[in-house]
Amino acid sequence: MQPLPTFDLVLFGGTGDLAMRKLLPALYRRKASGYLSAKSRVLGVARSELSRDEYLAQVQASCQTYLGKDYDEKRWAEFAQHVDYVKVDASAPEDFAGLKKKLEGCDEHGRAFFLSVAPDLFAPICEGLATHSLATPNSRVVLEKPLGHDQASSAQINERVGRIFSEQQIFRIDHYLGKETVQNLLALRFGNTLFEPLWRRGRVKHVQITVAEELGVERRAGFYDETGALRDMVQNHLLQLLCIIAMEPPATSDPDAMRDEKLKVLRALRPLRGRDVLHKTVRGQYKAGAAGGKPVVGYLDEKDVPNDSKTETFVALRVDIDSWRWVGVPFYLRTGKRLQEKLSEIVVTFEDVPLSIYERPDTPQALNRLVIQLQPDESIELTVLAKFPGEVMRLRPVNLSLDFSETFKAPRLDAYERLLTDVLKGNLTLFMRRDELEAAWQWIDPIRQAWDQSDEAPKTYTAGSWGPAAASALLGRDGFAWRNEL
Ligand SMILES: NC(=O)C1=CN([C@@H]2O[C@H](COP(=O)(O)OP(=O)(O)OC[C@H]3O[C@@H](n4cnc5c(N)ncnc54)[C@H](OP(=O)(O)O)[C@@H]3O)[C@@H](O)[C@H]2O)C=CC1
Ligand SMILES: O=C1O[C@H](COP(=O)(O)O)[C@@H](O)[C@H](O)[C@H]1O
Repeated sequence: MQPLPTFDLVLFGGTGDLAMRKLLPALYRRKASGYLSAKSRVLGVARSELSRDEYLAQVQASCQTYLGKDYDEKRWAEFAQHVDYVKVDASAPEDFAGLKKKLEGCDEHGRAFFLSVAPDLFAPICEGLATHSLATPNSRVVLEKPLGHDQASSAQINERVGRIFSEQQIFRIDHYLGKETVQNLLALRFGNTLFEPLWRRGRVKHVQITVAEELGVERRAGFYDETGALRDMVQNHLLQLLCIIAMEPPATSDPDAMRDEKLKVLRALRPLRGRDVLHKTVRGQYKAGAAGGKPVVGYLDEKDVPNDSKTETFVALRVDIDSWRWVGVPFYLRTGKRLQEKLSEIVVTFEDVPLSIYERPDTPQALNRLVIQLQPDESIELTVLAKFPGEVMRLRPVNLSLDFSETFKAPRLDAYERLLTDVLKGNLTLFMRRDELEAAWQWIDPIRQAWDQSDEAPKTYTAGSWGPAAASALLGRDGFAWRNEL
């Protein structure tokens, strides 16, 4: 094991929810695994007036909460030595002088600026860094999602950030790409010959991608109500999963080889516009119900949500890909908050045998099906038909299962741990390129516009259910059902 090169990681938004829940615990873990070199530093940055000790107290409390049994006092003390805090108001250019002072004399360190702040601060921060000569040639910048709120705002941010950092220095993060099972999906598709001949129209009947959350909007209602599920989840995580399922095999493992193939998928998505949007999409909003066995309020009663909000907390849609490989194969995407359980999975259902000569159930459960589960468990399950023991030939579906945590006992990297490591190593494979991101927005924008122009409100669904009934009807019309409804 080689420690990472010495770096200064400047964490804008260092007091925020993402930094406290995910990024700082991920860095603690990197330290605990021996990856942080002695002189590397993590500088939390925000507007709050905090001393280093006050900041450390906040970080320690988060590490205790979010690392659970992985938290250890001795390891914390070792990690804490790397952590410091600087007060900077990113919208006040003169404030960057304090940061400059902290970074002075460490020009030989690699530098990564992680922007865990609202996207309207991305360009001002990069410009502040440039004005104070902090954006050195060996610096990298990490941009959190969603990058903008539509194609135009995203292009504008990319343009301004691109004047300061080259594309090779920009890491646009989508933490779903850092998840272990997403990596395994790449291994399954491009490390085996088995599925490739079947991975196409004529063989695949339909594909479902579900990212369901049991949580509601939590403390992020201000952000969420402006954003909604389409921009928060579909524009990035779900489209990225779809790209990985649908892309052609890249010729090499080079970052651009993979990003080129994902871009081709995004450009082949059949546009959804006008009436088509109303026919092929469903948006929902949760009302009061239950989560984790306890009663919970509806979205409109959440703190900081306007009581006439039309923001969607659920989206389901049918997507068509106009390529030789996929034309005619529907991809159904679904995501929502306050659903029955936390579940992220991809389900590939294959065509039936052309002629059935044995007795077998005539139900969708009896089709060959590949289920790639990302959360809560990491597993791959293949349904095949086998003979039920006995005199007669009676076939029944059985599952061949691969549970990754059972199979490989090795410790697993959390998504942010992997992606932060890749930033520090300079590996762009799991990060989105500008053209990919803009192609995704280009496909998303007309959906948003059609919803905004429609008088229809989002359909309500009870917290703790699987979303509005219309989401079942979306597949039902095509003769299919979501896996949890089979
Ligand atoms: N939270 C999550 O689960 C996820 C978040 N994201 C994205 O990550 C980013 C951060 O999200 P999140 O942590 O939830 O947001 P929060 O609102 O919790 O945190 C925002 C952070 O930015 C700081 N900040 C705000 N304004 C300024 C400013 N002018 N100058 C310097 N610092 C400032 C705040 O500190 P202070 O007020 O002290 O300045 C705080 O540290 C967003 O782009 C979000 O979309 C993406 C995926 C998941
Ligand atoms: O990016 C986001 O993702 C989380 C869900 O991530 P997961 O890794 O827990 O599945 C979601 O809650 C949040 O709203 C969104 O911004």
